[in-house]
Amino acid sequence: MADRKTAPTPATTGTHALFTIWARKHGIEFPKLIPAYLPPAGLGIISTEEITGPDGAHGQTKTISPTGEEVIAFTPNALLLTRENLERFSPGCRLGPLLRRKKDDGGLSSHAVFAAAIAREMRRIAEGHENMWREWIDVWPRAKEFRGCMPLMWSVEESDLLPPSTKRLLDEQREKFKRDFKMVEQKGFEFTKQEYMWAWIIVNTRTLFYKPAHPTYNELPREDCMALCPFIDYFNHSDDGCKVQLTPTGFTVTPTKPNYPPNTQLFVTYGCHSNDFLLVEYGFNLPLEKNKWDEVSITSNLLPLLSEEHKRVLYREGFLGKYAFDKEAFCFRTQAAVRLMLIEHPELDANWRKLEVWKNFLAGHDDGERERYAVEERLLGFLDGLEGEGRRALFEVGKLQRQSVKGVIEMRWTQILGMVNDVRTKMVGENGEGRGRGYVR
Ligand SMILES: C[S@@+](CC[C@H](N)C(=O)[O-])C[C@H]1O[C@@H](n2cnc3c(N)ncnc32)[C@H](O)[C@@H]1O
Repeated sequence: MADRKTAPTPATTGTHALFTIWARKHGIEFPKLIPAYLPPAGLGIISTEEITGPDGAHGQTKTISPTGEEVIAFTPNALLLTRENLERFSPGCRLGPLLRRKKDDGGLSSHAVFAAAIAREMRRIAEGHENMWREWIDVWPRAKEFRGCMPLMWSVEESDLLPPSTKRLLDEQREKFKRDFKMVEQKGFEFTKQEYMWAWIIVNTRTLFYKPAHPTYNELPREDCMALCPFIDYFNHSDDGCKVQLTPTGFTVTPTKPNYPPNTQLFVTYGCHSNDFLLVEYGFNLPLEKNKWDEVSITSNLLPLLSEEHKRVLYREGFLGKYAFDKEAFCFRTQAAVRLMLIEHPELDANWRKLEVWKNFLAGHDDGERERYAVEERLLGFLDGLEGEGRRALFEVGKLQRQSVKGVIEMRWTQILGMVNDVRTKMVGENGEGRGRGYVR
């Protein structure tokens, strides 16, 4: 789902109208907001009247947080889907004990269990059972809405055309899904892969980080601290969206900027995410100028080029892994790794002086100018390789059947090729003049 500018249409009928009535009845507060259709993002949140935000004068109707900020949305704890509320959400599911067991003792991740509870409730609802959260479940996207945009649902032929930085994240996600599905099957749940994948994507795209001041959360790994949150899960993402906070009574949303006129979409920030991450985890990416965190990871390209000796030295100095570039430059960690690669055996006594120079560069005592040309040579070679791969992928994408998938792959490759071009121009100049000689590709 790309972020095109589209006029919002208030979602005030059908399931969304029923949901907003249900939400207010159960204590969810959103005095100046309504859900709206915002294609291609699906649903989102718009203002119905002016929101003055952090710097404005506080009007009569505002809920004010203890820190004096305007709270524009509030969802109480009792309505969250959390580890604590699991058995209420899916009565008789017996999933709670699986959560309480350690993972190496047959326990499951929060993600796996929430997805199982949701898949189970979908079946029970279809069989005629009631569910306290039914109105909320009814406004979630259905599987067909995920098929075009969530790479997890794509064929291998389609996903193989994604850029390597996107593909690496997708491969990790596929492994995680496979593991969770297998575990849930082993526990005796008989969901089809499609049923479970839909529920798993619902959890993936709609959870908030949730770590209440409760002893059971102290020892939980970060990735297990999660909650699904009615109403606040309607908000779409931007890199400068409103702030979501967990208070002792529930989640709140407060604007970070002043003055939103009526009929304006309000966003929250899901995290400092690159477009590769947004694409794999949430099924959309932002235009480059709207994502200040976009970058292209090259870790999987660079690691295989490092010898064990290089890796040991980089590890000792805290520079092993997390290599990337953005439209401005390669990150400093990449510089550190590529500079070290110029020393074939950095641990040899005979190379101690070269290693000192490298360490001085890391510490900022040496400008690294002597090695600049050799380093750029490698980085430019790397950019050329990625560019070639991108051109081949864009040619192959033309042969795919599904327009939605084509559009997503083309958009990400075009962004990456644009960044390759920008960073190369910054290094060598428009015509290679920055290198003292023409840079010929
Ligand atoms: C928490 S939900 C937000 C509500 C969702 N749009 C809906 O229709 O229910 C997250 C999903 O919204 C969509 N989304 C969020 N932010 C977006 C954005 N800036 N542009 C396009 N789609 C976005 C993605 O599909 C993402 O997986």
